[in-house]
Amino acid sequence: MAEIATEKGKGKVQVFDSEEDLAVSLAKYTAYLSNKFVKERGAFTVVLSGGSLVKSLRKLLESPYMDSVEWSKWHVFWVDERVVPKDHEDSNYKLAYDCFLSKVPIPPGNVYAINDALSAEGAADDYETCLKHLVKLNIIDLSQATGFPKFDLILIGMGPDGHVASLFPGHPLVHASMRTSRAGKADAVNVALGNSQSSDSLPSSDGFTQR
Ligand SMILES: O=C1O[C@H](COP(=O)(O)O)[C@@H](O)[C@H](O)[C@H]1O
Repeated sequence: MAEIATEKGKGKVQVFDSEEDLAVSLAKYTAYLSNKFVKERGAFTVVLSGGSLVKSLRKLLESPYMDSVEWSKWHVFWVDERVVPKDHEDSNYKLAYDCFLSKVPIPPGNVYAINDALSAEGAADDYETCLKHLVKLNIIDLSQATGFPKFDLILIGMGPDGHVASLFPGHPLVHASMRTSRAGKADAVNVALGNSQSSDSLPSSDGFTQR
């Protein structure tokens, strides 16, 4: 495993020799954060993407994590979702459910799937309302610095062409700073997922960059 120096304050980049090594380290780091945030605030908020990332969570289903992680305190969100029903093969929810969520005892009410009964715009508004409600309930933390929701762990997979969360390099959406509301008026962007920050140093060299 190689560690790459980044600009001061920008976190750490670690490059693993194999996906297996990454999965082992990801489980260790996720379990560490789960324990830390459950102790600190009684909840652990995790945001998932789709793609290959979800399969890399498989080591959490094994000993010692399966029995030691406080699954009942987990709250699960999505970075992005495709505009398909939840049981569709392309659904990021279905992928996470089949590979991971159906195998751990996270209360179903703590799994915040994006609403597939609404239009994309409606589902985005609905998700924003849900996140704001969870901030009020102190389930999702709020960054004092930015005023945005602050998740404990955001796991974002990157495609071979550098795309993340269905945002492709060079696409105009990458530069979007405004959104169009359902009424058709441009609003200042209201970033649903905000940023996750932690100034804590990690327990070992197995840390992943947190954003
Ligand atoms: O479009 C998407 O792709 C990314 C990356 O997928 P990967 O299979 O190359 O790891 C994924 O994280 C995102 O959720 C998905 O919608």
